[in-house]
Amino acid sequence: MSITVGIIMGSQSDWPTMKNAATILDELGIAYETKIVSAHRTPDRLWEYGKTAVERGLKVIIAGAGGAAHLPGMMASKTRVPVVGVPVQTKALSGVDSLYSILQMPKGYPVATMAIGAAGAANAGLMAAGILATSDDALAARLDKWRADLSASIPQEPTDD
Ligand SMILES: Nc1c(C(=O)O)ncn1[C@@H]1O[C@H](COP(=O)(O)O)[C@@H](O)[C@H]1O
Repeated sequence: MSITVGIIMGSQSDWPTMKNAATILDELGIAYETKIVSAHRTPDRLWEYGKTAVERGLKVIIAGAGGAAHLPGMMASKTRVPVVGVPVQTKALSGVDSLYSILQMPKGYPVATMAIGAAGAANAGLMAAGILATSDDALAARLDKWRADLSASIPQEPTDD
């Protein structure tokens, strides 16, 4: 199974958040790679990753970062592979800094920006799956089942427990 999704993050400290994207991809049988790539700390690594993304067969890049979260936008500048951005929650500003840093891209270089934190990372995995499912019927069927299973797990009425 070829790797079609790259999960990249600015720091090892982002992994507890970003592994929520990986879990979704595991559940849906999508092959992915995980890398620490920082626009600030490892700019050459970012450049190389973006430059080779198309030729390596990546179809979606999920990029998570916190604070001055320039990684997703810089990756979107370097490759036409769609970038799904995950704002990692921060202590000082609760992740609003990350959100705004990722969201407000200039025209021409979009980043599909998710919600802050773990749910946003999980949704990034689902967004990647949805993109890939447009040209993969078997994955589309798995994604439909995943969504139906989630829907079925929601109780009709609240309980006190
Ligand atoms: N926002 C970025 C970038 C970047 O955007 O290139 N590189 C690292 N970081 C962020 O710095 C935070 C603190 O990192 P450390 O925990 O390593 O100090 C992380 O959330 C990371 O994503």
